[in-house]
Formats: sequence, structure tokens, C-alpha cells
Amino acid sequence: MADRLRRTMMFVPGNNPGMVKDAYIYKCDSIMFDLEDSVSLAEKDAARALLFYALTSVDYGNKELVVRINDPRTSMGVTDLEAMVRAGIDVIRLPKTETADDVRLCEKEISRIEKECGRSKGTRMMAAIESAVGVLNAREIALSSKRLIGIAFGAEDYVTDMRTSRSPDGSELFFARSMILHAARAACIAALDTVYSDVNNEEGLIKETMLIKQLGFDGKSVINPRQIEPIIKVFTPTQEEIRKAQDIMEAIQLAHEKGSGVIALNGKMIDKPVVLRAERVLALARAAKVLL
Ligand SMILES: CC(=O)SCCNC(=O)CCNC(=O)[C@H](O)C(C)(C)COP(=O)(O)OP(=O)(O)OC[C@H]1O[C@@H](n2cnc3c(N)ncnc32)[C@H](O)[C@@H]1OP(=O)(O)O
Ligand SMILES: O=C([O-])CC(=O)C(=O)O
Ligand SMILES: [Mg+2]
Repeated sequence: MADRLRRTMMFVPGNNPGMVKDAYIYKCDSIMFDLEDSVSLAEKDAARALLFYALTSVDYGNKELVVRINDPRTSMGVTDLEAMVRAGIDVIRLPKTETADDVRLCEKEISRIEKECGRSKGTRMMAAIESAVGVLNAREIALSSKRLIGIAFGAEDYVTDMRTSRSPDGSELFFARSMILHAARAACIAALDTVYSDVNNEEGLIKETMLIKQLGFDGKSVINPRQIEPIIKVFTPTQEEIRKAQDIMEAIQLAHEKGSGVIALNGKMIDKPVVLRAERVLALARAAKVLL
């Protein structure tokens, strides 16, 4: 079980004062303020200043606060880091990560800024993988820093790099998603899926979310408040799943009392991996507050 739920991470354009100010009212697990691709070059400085002000004055409650910075290898990206680390951001999201060195370079800057401003709370990081090179280096990226809470997939840039486009069934994304998931699991960090850009297509969003949940992702980036509830619903264990998990825990308890590690329940074998999965369902249900 992760240290917190990250089912929905909502992108909020950093140059939109209304959206930045009101973002706390939505039920996303994390708010991801953006300084990168949703902000035009002309508005980068104003957006950074707006976010610094918001982060140091608005009460966003217990939501995890993330900022997607510009490329940290550029002076603009370093200026973003200077402002966001000093403002006390929880997580820095690196865009278009291609190598482990990209993460290490960003981490070095974060450590320097934390030292300079006397910030004791460790700024955490998340690396977005959005290209063929990034996908092929996913394992090294995921293992590159203790500050990483997760790696995320950026499919819009990825399909552009791959000279294709996104299809309804997402078959063109299967290799990248699998690589990112395996890398995240090998590093014991979260795996976050990409945005679903067709904001008015709830059916398509639910279908894609069911697919990525079944693959093993922990959650998904969103671009619109209307996408939050359907995703949370897919990621929240149903009462039937909870009941099944509880039955499994009772059955294995009975088996242990009889000195065995395996037992049958309704014709199905219950052993260690089944029990671990049931424990995860119950932990998710408790974290989602659908089980006390
Ligand atoms: C490939 C990438 O890099 S994706 C990441 C970068 N992109 C983004 O960050 C885009 C974020 N999303 C948006 O800007 C918008 O949701 C759009 C453009 C996709 C759709 O815009 P609209 O159709 O106007 O949205 P909609 O009508 O559903 O808005 C309803 C309300 O939600 C608010 N809202 C919409 N999107 C967001 C958001 N991402 N964050 C916070 N509030 C939002 C609107 O301000 C509006 O509030 P109001 O009722 O108080 O006026
Ligand atoms: O990270 C995301 O999901 C959004 C993004 O930048 C991309 O898809 O290129
Ligand atoms: Mg992108």
C-alpha cells in the first residue's frame, strides 16, 4: 500500500488565477499545478509568481500539492525550482524525463535550494516519461532517487514521438505502460497513468481507467474536475470485493489455526498471494473510507 492514495492528480494551468485559487474544492487526491506545456512562453514568469503566491497563502487542505516545472536543464526550469521549493511544494514533477541523470540533476538543484532556504521538509519528486528513450530507460529512472514517489506516463508527447496517435483501445500505449509499471514496481514507487484528453467522453474515460487499473496502475492524471469522480469510482473497492477479501482473511485465519497455509474457499485455493491481494483491497477500502 502506498503512503497515500494517488488515484487522481489534477492538472491546473499555472497561469489561470481562478483555477489555481479554487482547486482545493475538487475531490482529487493531488493537485498538479502546471508551469510547462499549458502555459505559453509569454506567461511563464507571471504563472510562476502566481503559484508562489497561491502556495504560500491558499489553504489547500490535506491534498498533495505537485508542480510540473519546465525542463530543469534550462534556466527557466531552475527558476521554477527556486520558487517552488521555497514555496514549500510537496512534489516536483519532471516533464519529459529521458534518463536517470535528468532526475539526479534536478535532485541536485533541489538539495542546493533546500539548503539555501533552510527548508527541512524533504521535497519529493515524480518523473514523467513521455518519449521512446524515456520508456526504454524507465527502470533506471525509477531507481534513480530516493525522493521519487512515482513515475508517470505522458501519452500525448509519447505518441507524437512514436509517429502515431491515440486510439480508443490504446493498443499503441501497451508497451510503454507495461515498461513504466514494471519499473515502478521494481522500485516500489507509484505508477501513474496519463491524461484522457476527450473531456466530454465519460464512457471512454471509464473504459480506459478500468484497463489501466487492471494493468496495475495506482491512478491517473486528469485535466478536468468532471473526470475525478468516475476515476475514483473505478479505483474504489466495491462492497462485494470488500466482502470477498474479508472472507479470504477469515478462511486463512482458520487454515492457520489448523496449522496450514492453504485452504479452499468456494472451490478456489486461498494461499499467500491471494491473502496479500485481499489485504491490499482492504487497505485501499480503508484509505478510501468505504471501510472503517
Ligand atoms: C498534454 C498535457 O500536457 S495535459 C496537461 C496540461 N493541460 C491542462 O492543464 C489543461 C487543464 N484543463 C483545462 O484547462 C480545461 O479543463 C479544458 C480546457 C480541458 C476544458 O475547459 P472547459 O470546457 O472550459 O471546462 P469546464 O467547462 O468543464 O469547466 C468547469 C469548471 O471547472 C473549472 N476547471 C476546468 N478545468 C479545471 C482544471 N484543470 N483545474 C481547475 N479547475 C478547472 C473551470 O474553471 C470551471 O469553473 P467555474 O464553473 O467556476 O467557472
Ligand atoms: O503527463 C500527461 O499525462 C500529460 C502530458 O504531458 C502528455 O501526455 O504528454
Ligand atoms: Mg507532455
